[in-house]
Amino acid sequence: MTTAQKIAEIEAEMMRTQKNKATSYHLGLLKAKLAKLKREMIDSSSKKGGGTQEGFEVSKSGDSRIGMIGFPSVGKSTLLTKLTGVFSKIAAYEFTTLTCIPGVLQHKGAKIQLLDLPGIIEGAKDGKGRGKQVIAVARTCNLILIVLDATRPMVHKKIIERELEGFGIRLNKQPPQIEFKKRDKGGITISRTHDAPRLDDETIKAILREYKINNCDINLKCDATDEDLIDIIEGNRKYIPCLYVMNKIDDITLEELNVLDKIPHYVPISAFLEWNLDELVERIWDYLDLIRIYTKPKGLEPDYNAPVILQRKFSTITDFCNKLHKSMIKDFRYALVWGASVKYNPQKVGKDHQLLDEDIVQIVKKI
Ligand SMILES: Nc1nc2c(ncn2[C@@H]2O[C@H](COP(=O)(O)OP(=O)(O)OP(=O)(O)O)[C@@H](O)[C@H]2O)c(=O)[nH]1
Ligand SMILES: [K+]
Ligand SMILES: [Mg+2]
Repeated sequence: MTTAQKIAEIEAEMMRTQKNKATSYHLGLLKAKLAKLKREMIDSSSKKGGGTQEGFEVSKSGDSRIGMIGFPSVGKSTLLTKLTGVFSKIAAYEFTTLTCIPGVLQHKGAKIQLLDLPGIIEGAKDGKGRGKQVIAVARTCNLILIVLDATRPMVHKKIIERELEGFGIRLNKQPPQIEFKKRDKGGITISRTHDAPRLDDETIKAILREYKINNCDINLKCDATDEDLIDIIEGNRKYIPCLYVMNKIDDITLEELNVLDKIPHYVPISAFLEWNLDELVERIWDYLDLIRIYTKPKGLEPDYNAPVILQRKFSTITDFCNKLHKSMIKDFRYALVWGASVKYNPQKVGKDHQLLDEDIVQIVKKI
């Protein structure tokens, strides 16, 4: 039996199994088996050179990277051209785009790499078409735009989500708060610092047995599920924010548009007629969670035209220095900061100081 067949068999068994207290153990076990098989599939595809086909090796550049994922002909290339000015072939037939085409979206002084990708269809994660490579690129992005065609079935959204999930991508989700430490001996210790009624000890032990883990400490710090635990054990999950871009709204009625409006993380647009693209760019900016830091050379005005762009999660003075130049932190003495992150303007701060959007920084070096 091939890995794909084994996966299909387990998925079928999961469909047959009713979800209740008595079967949660069995379902947890099936999910663990499934996760292992999917990992095998991903590993084998990357060994066979799955990610290295021509046109897919676009190197990272700029301050952040966005990937556009969607079915064929939903308007990804049209959107790339409108947002970045880069030409990517647009046509009414499916699979017009066959490689990865990068453009640069400039906003608030940031240079954001936007990737146009071939359309994916169902079964991508199982090796159909170029889907595997497309999703491998998606794993490297800071934001995913799932581009949908408002005139086509909304089940496409679910299908794409499932494809991405199968490749270890978790959309708009934080890593589950589960502490997991493997040990050499001592058996399995389970503690709970948060209620987690959906995941009982028996299921946890079954999953661990499936992974042949006999000694470890587990602490549940959130309302975890069996899938969360598997994600933590597998360890290679990518937690990526996602916007659902509903394109071609020029082709549907207002009533239809109102129904679509209920989808979370959603932006309606018409790429072709350039409707609502400003709103899309604003939402992209919010979801990327970037901040702008202005540099101030001694005795000069800050340079407001060329901010240093940092991810909000990584925005200490050290991060700022590293973004400017690798060796900068070696000569660092202290920094002067003006702006929202300090009480006095300017204030002398050290390497660990946390910066905020639109702060002004002057680095003072050792002499
Ligand atoms: N009505 C309407 N048509 C659009 C819109 N955006 C794109 N299209 C049309 O949709 C068709 C497909 O557009 P593409 O940009 O090639 O779509 P794609 O997603 O890149 O397609 P593939 O590369 O084949 O996956 C073209 O005929 C476009 O003119 C839109 O906002 N409204
Ligand atoms: K097309
Ligand atoms: Mg295209």
